[in-house]
Amino acid sequence: MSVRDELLRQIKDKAVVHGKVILSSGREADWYVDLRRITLDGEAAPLVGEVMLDLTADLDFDAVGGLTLGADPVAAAMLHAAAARGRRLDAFVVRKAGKAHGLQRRIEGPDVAGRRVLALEDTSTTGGSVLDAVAALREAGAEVVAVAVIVERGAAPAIEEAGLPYYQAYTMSDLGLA
Ligand SMILES: O=P(O)(O)OC[C@H]1O[C@H](OP(=O)(O)OP(=O)(O)O)[C@H](O)[C@@H]1O
Ligand SMILES: O=C(O)c1cc(=O)[nH]c(=O)[nH]1
Repeated sequence: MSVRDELLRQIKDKAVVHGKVILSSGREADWYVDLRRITLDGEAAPLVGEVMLDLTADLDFDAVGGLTLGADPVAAAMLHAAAARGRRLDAFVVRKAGKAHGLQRRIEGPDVAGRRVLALEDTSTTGGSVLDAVAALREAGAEVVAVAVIVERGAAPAIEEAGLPYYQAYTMSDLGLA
């Protein structure tokens, strides 16, 4: 089985939850993909790094990350998978809000100013979270080359409207949920 197929099998097995749930946007849904159960799973997380690097192989970027928390372990998985391939890839974390103490940075990690970066999500429904990260990255002087997610669940129109290429490892139909 390919790495992509194996990760899909694990997402279906470990992350899809059926039942009424309130989403980040305030909308109600009757299923949820809890990708933290994948990106923080010792067996599945390394596959995430491989699949996301393969997905975005045609892009030119040298740092990855997005709005905490969902994007964080995706970025770390890509960093480690890239290192194993002999490629230097930095990661960053975009805070939901700036903090008032310490260095008061909203984007943590190596500086992104002047760099080509990839904005990540574990899953994107309205695109609100990832587009918040994109705005913060641009404010910090980064060039956002694209958005990439593990599972797309509705954000494509918003991300395309924002003029960004949108890379999706899996869609709802891959999960049998469309
Ligand atoms: O496309 P959107 O409508 O913005 O929804 C998707 C967001 O919702 C989830 O995060 P959540 O807001 O639950 O926060 P968390 O990552 O801190 O758990 C998910 O990890 C995405 O970041
Ligand atoms: O829209 C969301 O908040 C959301 C949907 C989903 O399936 N998984 C998730 O972590 N967040």
